[in-house]
Amino acid sequence: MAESTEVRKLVYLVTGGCGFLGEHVVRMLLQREPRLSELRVFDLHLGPWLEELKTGPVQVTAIQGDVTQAHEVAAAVAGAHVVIHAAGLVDVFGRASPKTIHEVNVQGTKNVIEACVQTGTRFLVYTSSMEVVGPNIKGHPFYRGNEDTPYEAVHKHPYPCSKAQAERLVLEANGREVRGGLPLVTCALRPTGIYGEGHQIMRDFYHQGLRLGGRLFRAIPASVEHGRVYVGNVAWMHVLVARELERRAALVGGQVYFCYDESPYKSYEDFNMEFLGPCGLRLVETRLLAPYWLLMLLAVLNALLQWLLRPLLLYAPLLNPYTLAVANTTFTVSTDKAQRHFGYEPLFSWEDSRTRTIRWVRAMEGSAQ
Ligand SMILES: NC(=O)c1ccc[n+]([C@@H]2O[C@H](COP(=O)([O-])OP(=O)(O)OC[C@H]3O[C@@H](n4cnc5c(N)ncnc54)[C@H](O)[C@@H]3O)[C@@H](O)[C@H]2O)c1
Ligand SMILES: C[C@@H](CO)CCC[C@@H](C)[C@H]1CC[C@H]2[C@@H]3[C@H](O)C=C4C[C@@H](O)CC[C@]4(C)[C@H]3CC[C@]12C
Repeated sequence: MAESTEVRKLVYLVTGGCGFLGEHVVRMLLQREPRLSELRVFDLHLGPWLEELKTGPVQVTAIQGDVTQAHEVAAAVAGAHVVIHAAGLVDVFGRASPKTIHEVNVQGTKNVIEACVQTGTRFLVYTSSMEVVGPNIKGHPFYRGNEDTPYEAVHKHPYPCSKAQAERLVLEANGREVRGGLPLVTCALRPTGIYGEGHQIMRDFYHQGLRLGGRLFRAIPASVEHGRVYVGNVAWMHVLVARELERRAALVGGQVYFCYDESPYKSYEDFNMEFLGPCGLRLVETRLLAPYWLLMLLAVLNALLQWLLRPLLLYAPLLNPYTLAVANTTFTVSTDKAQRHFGYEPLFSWEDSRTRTIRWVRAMEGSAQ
């Protein structure tokens, strides 16, 4: 909890502050950053929940803006001490065009960096993604790897391409002179698949399960491990590293950190069942009914349909060749780099994370419980 004895003098800006992760970062900052005086929340779409935050000791400033517009970003950054850049277009389903993904994720990040340089903001945390590393298109497993594990990162899909480019820009900007003559200090956090309260894909799977009479069908072998991390712990890592960027600039500046916690290593579907199971869904084993070639055929068919229907409507199902490849390739991390560099320990145990997520699923409209 914030200690009232600390002097409140810092201004933070969170881009994408109304998204799934962004909202958790905003709430975590208000709870756990006692030096905060003003919190600017910048997003294309502002959430109504921001209003309830405006009554506390910290000034919460909601800024409706677009990261692709350099002047809007510069105006929001001016006077901020720290920027947490979490805004991004998260799309692996073909909803947005590759050009739009590039504009938001790459040009938007360039705009944030330039705004820091021009206005004299020294500390920048970038929300990157495990996808800048993999899984690669060759399906190579990344089994409990860390930030130094060699891996052939090959990107073709617009989303991982854009995140990799943006991350590189952020890391290259470390040490650049900002207005006033001091160096910019940057770092990038790479969450694996985030879960927790507000996770849209979990919501989609839950509703799909309800529509299918309380069942989901296993499509991915249980032996394929997929890295997951609780949103509260990802938010906590952002808050901690932002705080330590100043104190440990030489160590943390220019570094990348995977986001990790005590969440167990499981397949994507088995992991989801940790929450959906207690909410009344069951996972039906279908390995004999749905072999991999059939899933791939369905995924390719979905991609074809998306392309054919594009002039008429947006058809963007969860299953496509890319999502199937990601879900079907082991990618898990095992590291303590964040603990060694800036003292990170997960704030939420696995039990807490699980309980909170289950409570959120249960509270959803149309719950099976
Ligand atoms: N969800 C995951 O599993 C995951 C994993 C790793 C990394 N990430 C990264 O975390 C960040 C947040 O992801 P999320 O899951 O919360 O997604 P999200 O879509 O819920 O949040 C992104 C936010 O960015 C905002 N935004 C999008 N375009 C914008 C623009 N042009 N200008 C200003 N704001 C804009 C959106 O309105 C949204 O509120 C992203 O950078 C994403 O790449 C997410
Ligand atoms: C084959 C389906 C049958 O049940 C399952 C499809 C699941 C996919 C929709 C998801 C499997 C892995 C997810 C991705 C992963 O968790 C990491 C990500 C990184 C992040 O930066 C953005 C989101 C995502 C790409 C995430 C998207 C959904 C999956 C592909």
